[in-house]
Amino acid sequence: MSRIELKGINKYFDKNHILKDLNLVIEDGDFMTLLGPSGCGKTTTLRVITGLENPEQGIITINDKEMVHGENHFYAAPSKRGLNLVFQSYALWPHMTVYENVAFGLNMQRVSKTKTRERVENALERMRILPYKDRYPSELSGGQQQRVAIARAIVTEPKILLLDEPLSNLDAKLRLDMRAELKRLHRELKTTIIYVTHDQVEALTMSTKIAVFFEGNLVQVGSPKEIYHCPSDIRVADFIGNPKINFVDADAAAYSDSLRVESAIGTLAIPNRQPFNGKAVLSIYPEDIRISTERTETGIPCIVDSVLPAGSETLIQMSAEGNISLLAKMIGEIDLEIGKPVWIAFPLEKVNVYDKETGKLVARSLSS
Ligand SMILES: Nc1ncnc2c1ncn2[C@@H]1O[C@H](COP(=O)(O)OP(=O)(O)OP(=O)(O)O)[C@@H](O)[C@H]1O
Repeated sequence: MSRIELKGINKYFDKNHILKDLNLVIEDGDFMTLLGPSGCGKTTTLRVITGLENPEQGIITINDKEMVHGENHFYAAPSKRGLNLVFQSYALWPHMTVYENVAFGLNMQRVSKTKTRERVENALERMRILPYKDRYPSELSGGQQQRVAIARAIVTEPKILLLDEPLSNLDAKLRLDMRAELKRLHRELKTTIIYVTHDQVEALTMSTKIAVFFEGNLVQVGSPKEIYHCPSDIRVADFIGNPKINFVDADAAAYSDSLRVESAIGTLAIPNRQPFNGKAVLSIYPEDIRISTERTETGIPCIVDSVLPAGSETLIQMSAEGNISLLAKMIGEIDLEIGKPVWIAFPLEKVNVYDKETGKLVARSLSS
């Protein structure tokens, strides 16, 4: 079993409050991604778990064993926590070859020479760096060094693996391969993984759970599906969309069993709601907007501002009445004339409604 629990963690650097009352459970076998913009506290969370930083307040348990008790100034040494960490800066041993770097952990565990060779070569093969096994780290590119660091971490088949932006130095194609490889490793080895990234696509593709951070606050924890379709906070919705999600200002009023939302793109009745009246913001993903060049009865009139072809898809920037800017994403190459009218529609169940003041989700059509 490999379960990690953080309770009421607070971490300061001088007077700066970096982690704010953090509560998070990483269950056995989770692929938990810590996601958020630069400086939000992801790496600090990882460092606090490993023991490279000590929080002033809070408790951390690993497999129900207390490793940190901030108020009691108790901090178990990093080596006693049974964790395996790969940093963005890979910290390979410069005087050892790739093979020796990766074999080091197995040698420490006194694994036989034959078994070691088999396992090291398998890890290098998985990371597509077997041909470089006799090179020294200084003879490798940044991306190759990063893959050696991952191979070194996985070769011992650790129960818990912590990865801090491990794919940041790879080109787009290799990053895609490595994502698939890490996902496969997670499935095969059943390792509990904590993964830090600011790349929402990476988080959505690999994780079983995502924890989204803003300014040292954990804002939402959920499955990739939940985080994508039902962001609990407008900042999460803004961060997760790629291309950017559409926001439209609205006025909301609660009726008997629905929320009536009036905006420049029409009046909507959203069935699942909390009691809410006031200024609101609607969110709609670009891929949920449908465009018609023919006037339709219920379609919302827009003018095409720009058409951005991107190979397999096309982004279309439009404006609706009231100077509302909207972005739509369509599959394939779409030919639309700039300045011409179009009529848009979107499924009601894809719309989320946020309280404009607090940024919190107040209504969604899609039932959970
Ligand atoms: N050793 C330190 N001393 C002082 N401030 C620090 C230290 N380490 C981190 N910080 C500050 O703590 C905040 C959180 O940093 P952290 O590295 O955890 O962010 P992050 O979310 O991992 O960002 P990134 O994606 O850029 O790596 C930042 O404002 C950073 O400047």
